[in-house]
Amino acid sequence: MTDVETREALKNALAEDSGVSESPDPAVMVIFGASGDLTRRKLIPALYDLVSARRLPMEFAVVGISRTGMSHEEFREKLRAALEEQRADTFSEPVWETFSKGIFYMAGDSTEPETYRKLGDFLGRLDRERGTGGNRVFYLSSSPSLFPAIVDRLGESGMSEESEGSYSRIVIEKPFGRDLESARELNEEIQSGFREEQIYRIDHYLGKETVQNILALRFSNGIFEPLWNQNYIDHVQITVAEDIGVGTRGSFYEEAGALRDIVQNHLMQVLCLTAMEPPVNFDADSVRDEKVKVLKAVRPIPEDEVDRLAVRGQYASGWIWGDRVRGYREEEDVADDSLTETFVAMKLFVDNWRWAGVPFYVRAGKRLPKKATEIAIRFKPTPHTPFAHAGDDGTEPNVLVIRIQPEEGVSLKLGAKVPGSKMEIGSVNMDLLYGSAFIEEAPEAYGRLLLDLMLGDPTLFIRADEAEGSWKILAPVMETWSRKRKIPLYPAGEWGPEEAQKLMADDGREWRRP
Ligand SMILES: NC(=O)C1=CN([C@@H]2O[C@H](COP(=O)(O)OP(=O)(O)OC[C@H]3O[C@@H](n4cnc5c(N)ncnc54)[C@H](OP(=O)(O)O)[C@@H]3O)[C@@H](O)[C@H]2O)C=CC1
Ligand SMILES: O=C1O[C@H](COP(=O)(O)O)[C@@H](O)[C@H](O)[C@H]1O
Repeated sequence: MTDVETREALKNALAEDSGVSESPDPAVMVIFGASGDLTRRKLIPALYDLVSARRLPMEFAVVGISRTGMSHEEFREKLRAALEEQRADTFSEPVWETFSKGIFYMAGDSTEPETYRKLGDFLGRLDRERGTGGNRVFYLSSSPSLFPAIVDRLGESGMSEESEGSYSRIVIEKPFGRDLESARELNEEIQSGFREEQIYRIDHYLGKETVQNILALRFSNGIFEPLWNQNYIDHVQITVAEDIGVGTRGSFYEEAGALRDIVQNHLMQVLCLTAMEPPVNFDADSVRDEKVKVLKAVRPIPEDEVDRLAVRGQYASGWIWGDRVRGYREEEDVADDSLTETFVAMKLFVDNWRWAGVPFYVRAGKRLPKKATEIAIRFKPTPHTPFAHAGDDGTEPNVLVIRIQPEEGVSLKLGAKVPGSKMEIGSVNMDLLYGSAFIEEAPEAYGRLLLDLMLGDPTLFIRADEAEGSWKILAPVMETWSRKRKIPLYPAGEWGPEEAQKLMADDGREWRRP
């Protein structure tokens, strides 16, 4: 057998063994920002899991780049220590042994052309000696301010070019710009070196099984779609709540705030999947076209309506799970007089045939009472209740809750007869828990996305017009808030400032307690 035939046979054997039919071609993933938090906490563990599940070819390699001086061995040791801590019970020496042989490190400044000259030589060597086949993924996991320089250097050095039979792809981490203008500039910058098919803008929420399940639930069950519109739905609530504070990411968060960190990306993506029309196919353009239509239909918020339709807040000290925690302004690398929002709530409308008049109340925040991401679809009440003769019979509108995390699942609030001699109605939940419904392990979000990326499937990545569409919706809100000299506070451990409750109360509604 020739070398190529041996590799092909091995690849097929691995694919058969792991029960999957598709395995990516050999490739090298270059990570810019290799000594950083995301590489250590998310990217390397995700790749390790893929190796462990035998979903990556033997020849797969990682080249980490950052300025810190380290040898290949020191880099591997650093990653191993983090992985062992994270995967205390499941860490496997043989898996690490296989994976780490393909991990390399290059110290260099990613703004300097010299770094790319050295990188080019090194990648050529890996192609020859490891068989990475000329396929490259450039993962931009450094500060967003470096993205334009890295993209330029990759273009200048010819690394964005694809030769016959090999690919070159670029992954851009969030936040994708900091407003509409910078997102447009960044798109132009990247598109001057890479074709859109080579660009993968990542939002890890799209890699979550339960986020994808929004589509599965809606479009694989005939019973929901007929009800999924303004005839039957009173309103929708989307919550992305976290109990953690900003931790060690104070300086990043000071620049971002909850609107840029969560609402522009994760939350708007969840809204799109909830509101979109059925795509013709589950291919990248069909799905993304439908999401873009939703973004275009979101009613613009005029600046003089921002105070009525959007609320922001910042956590003060308070209690979380019985522990006293400090306020945002006392966090590391946060200004004493910071006006950065750690909480956002908004009322949005999707002005199209399906959703006319249905409010979408969305909220996201840190230091809320618990971690909970969910979509709650509240249906209209029954037109008439025949059980009301004894006064209030307890009938409540149905609510369908899609729990993205934790306790991933779906529950439907139904009315049922309370046992006894009276016709009294009580609310009960019909629950589906994913954990118990399937025996298969749900892959981690980053693992799923990295695999799709290497297989060349951009369906779960953001297209240029999606990123821009989302910023466009938020532009007047950001503009108005940037002029404010005060921010409402909320004690850590509460559901945001009072203004958030008022946003709902003014409409005679209230937020669900996840
Ligand atoms: N951390 C997280 O949970 C998440 C992060 N993200 C995004 O991922 C990206 C990375 O975040 P994170 O890992 O937290 O950031 P870190 O600040 O932890 O890491 C930044 C990395 O960039 C490197 N770097 C900085 N300047 C240069 C330079 N001139 N040349 C080469 N390397 C450089 C640093 O290494 P050195 O100093 O050695 O050069 C370091 O490895 C960001 O875009 C962030 O918004 C997105 C979602 C979640
Ligand atoms: O992108 C981000 O997401 C995390 C929340 O992610 P999750 O998967 O734990 O829900 C958030 O904490 C962080 O601030 C933000 O940058």
